[in-house]
Amino acid sequence: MRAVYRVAEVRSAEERLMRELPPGTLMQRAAFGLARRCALTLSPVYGSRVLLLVGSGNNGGDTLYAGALLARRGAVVNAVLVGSKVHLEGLTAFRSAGGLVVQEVPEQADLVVDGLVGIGASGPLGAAAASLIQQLPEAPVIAVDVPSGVEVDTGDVPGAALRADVTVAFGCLKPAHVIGAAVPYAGQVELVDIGLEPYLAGGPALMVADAPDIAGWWPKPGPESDKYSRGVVGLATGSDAYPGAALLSVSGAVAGPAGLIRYAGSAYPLVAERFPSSVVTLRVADALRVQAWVCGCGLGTGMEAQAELRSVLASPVPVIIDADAITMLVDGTMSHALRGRDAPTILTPHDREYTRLAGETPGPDRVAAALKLAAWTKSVVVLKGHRTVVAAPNGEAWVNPTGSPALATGGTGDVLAGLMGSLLAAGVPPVRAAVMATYVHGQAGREAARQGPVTAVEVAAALRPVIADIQHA
Ligand SMILES: NC(=O)C1=CN([C@@H]2O[C@H](COP(=O)(O)OP(=O)(O)OC[C@H]3O[C@@H](n4cnc5c(N)ncnc54)[C@H](O)[C@@H]3O)[C@@H](O)[C@H]2O)[C@@H](O)CC1
Repeated sequence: MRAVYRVAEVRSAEERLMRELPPGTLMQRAAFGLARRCALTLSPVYGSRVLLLVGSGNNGGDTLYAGALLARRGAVVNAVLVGSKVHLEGLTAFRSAGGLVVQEVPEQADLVVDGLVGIGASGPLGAAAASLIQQLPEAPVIAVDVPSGVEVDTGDVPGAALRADVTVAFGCLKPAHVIGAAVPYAGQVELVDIGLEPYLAGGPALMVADAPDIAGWWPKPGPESDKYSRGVVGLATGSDAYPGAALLSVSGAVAGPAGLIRYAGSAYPLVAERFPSSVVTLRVADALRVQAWVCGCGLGTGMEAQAELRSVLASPVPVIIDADAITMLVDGTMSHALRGRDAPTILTPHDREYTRLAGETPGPDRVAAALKLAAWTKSVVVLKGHRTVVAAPNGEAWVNPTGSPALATGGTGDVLAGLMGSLLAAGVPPVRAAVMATYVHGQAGREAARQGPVTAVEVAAALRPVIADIQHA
């Protein structure tokens, strides 16, 4: 897993570290890592043409020192300086290595290095920088620390920004590398160790899970396991109007680790036919014991649906509130029932559902938005999107790295809710269940998209091979 830190934390860690090092050491480490990555793209360095975009701060300084290293290895390195000042020592080193400062953007380059702004950026890119990035030659772009033009702490892109193929991140990941509209601007993010990690004392803003985490956390049945000890998941989903939602949620649940599925709802004949291993009833009240409930996918919002949601909220087990059940929570009595629960609850809103529930849009800071709703509802919030955020009332937040635009299609959320419910029923703690389900679901979306256009049925079908791949990697 990877930890992601906000600018304030990075800055104070850098200050602490710099106090223990000779002046300039940290920038030299950063520049060396950057130059090495540039060399990899250029290979060979000798005779290649490199264009540096140099802003007025330390980000520009890193870039000039890296340019000097490349120039010493025989690259033709030109620098365009933007802003009222420049990192003077960096510029001296660059010039004495044979680097050239140019006024006009060259027509050709083998590599563009974006050192306009790093973590010191504030607001949208200034006019000179914004105009410069429109004039660049066709070439791979390596961004220094963060792509220029993004809000580092939120991943928002408030104006013009430069799209990088690779971002060389110094010391640690920052939110713009993993969340928001900034993610495609960052391209492939590669970390350069500058010795910062032991000094990051204030705790991460976010965590990102990886495949070995998911494999390690996945519940595995042992010789003593039986269907009940593996967990029983209940699904109160689907309706006469949306029977497909019942099938999709159950198809997500059957890919998970639970030992038994109980379905409660009007689609029960269909579910029994398609999933003969499930146990079906018409109502939540008639279902026997479960270890977790999934409620809401295609459930509707009428009187019957409300009664089912009330039954689920009253149960003493972990609950996932999805889709129509989120809409029903807007009713004050329901949200009261939610806040009165002792057992864990997971809410899975997309942006419109978030807005209905919170009374405001998530806005550009999706992590802050998810954390706010989590604190207010005392629930784990899964704020769905291109990079889904999982946030807990205690301030813990995760971002899912496997999202795919392929998942932006009807019914994929039902599959996700079913899988998450199965993990919860198997005893996985709520935040982890949400992180695991979104990771696997995102990967399944990507796999399904390899075969062409994707529906939720293909995503559900891809879950099992994806889980097997992760476990056996
Ligand atoms: N602090 C440290 O110890 C280290 C910092 N490093 C580098 O330093 C960077 C941070 O440096 P700085 O704090 O000097 O800040 P930056 O270089 O990121 O940006 C600050 C400069 O950019 C200008 N600027 C701010 N917002 C702008 C906008 N929207 N459009 C155009 N120009 C804008 C400001 O006038 C200022 O001169 C990091 O991202 C990293 O690249 C690395 O050298 C590693 C060590």
